[in-house]
Amino acid sequence: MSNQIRASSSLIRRLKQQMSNPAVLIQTRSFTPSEGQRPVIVHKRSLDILHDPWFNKGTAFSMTERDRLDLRGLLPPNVMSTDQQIERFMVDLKRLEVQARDGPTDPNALAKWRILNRLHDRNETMYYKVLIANIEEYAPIVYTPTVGLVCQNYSGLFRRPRGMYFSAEDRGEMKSMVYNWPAEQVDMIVVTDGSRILGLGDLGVQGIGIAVGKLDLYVAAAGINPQRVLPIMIDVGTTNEKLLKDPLYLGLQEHRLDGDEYVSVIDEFMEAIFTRWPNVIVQFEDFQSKWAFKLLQRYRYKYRMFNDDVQGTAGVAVAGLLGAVRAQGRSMIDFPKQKIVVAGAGSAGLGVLNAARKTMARMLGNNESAFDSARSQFWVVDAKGLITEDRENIDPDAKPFARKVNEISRQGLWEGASLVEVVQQVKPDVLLGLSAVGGLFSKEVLEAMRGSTSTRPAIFAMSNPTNNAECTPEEAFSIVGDNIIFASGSPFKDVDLGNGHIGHCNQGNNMYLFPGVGLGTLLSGSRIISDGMLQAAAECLAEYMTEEEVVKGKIYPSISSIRNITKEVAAAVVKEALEEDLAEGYRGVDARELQRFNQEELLEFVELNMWHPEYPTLVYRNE
Ligand SMILES: NC(=O)c1ccc[n+]([C@@H]2O[C@H](COP(=O)([O-])OP(=O)(O)OC[C@H]3O[C@@H](n4cnc5c(N)ncnc54)[C@H](O)[C@@H]3O)[C@@H](O)[C@H]2O)c1
Ligand SMILES: O=C(O)C[C@H](O)C(=O)O
Ligand SMILES: [Mg+2]
Repeated sequence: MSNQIRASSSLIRRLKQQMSNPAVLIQTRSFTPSEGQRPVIVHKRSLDILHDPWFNKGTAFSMTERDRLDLRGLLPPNVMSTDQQIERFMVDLKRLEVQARDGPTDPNALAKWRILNRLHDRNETMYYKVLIANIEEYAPIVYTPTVGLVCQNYSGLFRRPRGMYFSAEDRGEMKSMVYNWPAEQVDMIVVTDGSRILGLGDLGVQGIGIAVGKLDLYVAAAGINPQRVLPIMIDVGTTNEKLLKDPLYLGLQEHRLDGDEYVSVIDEFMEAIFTRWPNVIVQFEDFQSKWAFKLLQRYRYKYRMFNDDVQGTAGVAVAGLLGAVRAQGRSMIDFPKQKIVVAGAGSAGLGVLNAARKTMARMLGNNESAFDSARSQFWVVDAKGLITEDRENIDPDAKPFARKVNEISRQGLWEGASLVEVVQQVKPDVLLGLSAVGGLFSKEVLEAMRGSTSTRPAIFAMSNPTNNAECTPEEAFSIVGDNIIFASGSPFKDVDLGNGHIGHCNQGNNMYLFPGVGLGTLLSGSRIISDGMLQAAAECLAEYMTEEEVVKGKIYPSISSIRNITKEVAAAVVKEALEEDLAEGYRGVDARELQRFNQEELLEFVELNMWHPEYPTLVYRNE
């Protein structure tokens, strides 16, 4: 045995003795901390730490470490122990064995999402190249409907954080922590408080997935530079009892803030964001209806913001409703004659009702009496049935659509009449659902739609995700008839009607508007997003479809042309901002120059400002 080996074996013996003697062990610990306990000097901060597999502790970074290392806001707020982290990982790993299904969609959807997400983490250019080239196939994975499933399973799927988390615990700190985000410039923020994610209810911090999915479309459809987008979650607690009890939940396990306390958090957040990035555009997404309208009114003339569920959905629905009129072989100007039954009076339903009524009123002369008479074209049914002026504690936002009691009694209806009763009596041209109730358009309701006085009844089952659609296209075509116009919020396949005929399934989703609204606002340099700009976006979408297409029942474009339609919508928004004298220009192009562009030049200007996923040449300089 060599001396060296003999020396090391005696060293091991001594160490073993020390380990078995607690007194020695304590002494050893207090004087020479073992490698694992000694602080490690790092020369990195912020995202660089989270992206370094050696230093990263993920959700286990303590609050003080988060503050010391500029990590505050870059992780979900709940600090996890190592055991909890491992448990969360194992739960997720085991879940892979169970097929994740979201109704009649792809059983491998979640597995595809994981693969795409990993690509997103390691190579953004390649990720967006793949997404843009295969948008028809992968939009349903990174966006609706799979994004709903992702949000539901987010605590398990969480790997690398994406975006920022502001929580009720960060009150008083937001103006400083916003600087933890590494990008100097941010053009587009999508923010949610997780209170109403698609039709899935309150998912708390897990709602960040929807902000990530919407921004994927901003990059893929609108060509916003991915380095300048920021998904944000404002975690003010949750009402979801399951999440409140789940030890692996990543958000604040507290009851959701409400009232003035809630508003003060959102106020502080908005101030912080616009202090650092005065030119950013903020899209509010999936805030429960209770706050959606109030926050929109509070901020829309102060900040560059809009609410996608209220305003984006409204524009998409109006474009579809106009398409349905054209599909009947009539001119759009006949829209004010349509009888429309809307099921759902939340942020989306009321947004659509307000915009559709305004559109009708404009066509009827744009005066008070036109606005008043447009009201009588709508019947609104919510969870309590038909809304009339007899409704107790009526939601003030729904009040303008409450039917007069004498008027509806002449129609054989009453306060609280059921959806099927309303459809039977009204015989509407259009039945539009934004109720979040899957299957609400039951066999009876669809059979009642057969009595529609329209030559081509339209059914819009707009609730998301797939399982929440009010009906499927198969049900609608088979029960109401081959001639109908059908649209759904989540993607469904076209229906084979036999004899070589296809029942076209349109996707009536705000994805056709919000990317263009954001891009158009950015490029116009408008300080606010006016009703006129949103209306221009909706009209552009309505006019995008050719006569030939609408007659075939195609009232929305195919998602494969989303980049082109977004460009057109953005140009329409810029044009309207110029007309309303809101435009201030973008980068080197001021409003006067924008004003001089003809339509072709305007489209070229938009195109030139869209980001394309190409690798740049990189050069290293040691400065
Ligand atoms: N396709 C799109 O682009 C799009 C856009 C926005 C929202 N949505 C979907 O719309 C749905 C609703 O969103 P929201 O923010 O308005 O939600 P919400 O919860 O605020 O509103 C739902 C409304 O439906 C009503 N309702 C519930 N049960 C009903 C029933 N049995 N009959 C009739 N009405 C009933 C409720 O009373 C309420 O008025 C969600 O599923 C969301 O995903 C789709
Ligand atoms: O997210 C979508 O697919 C549409 C809409 O914003 C919704 O809330 O359902
Ligand atoms: Mg939404």
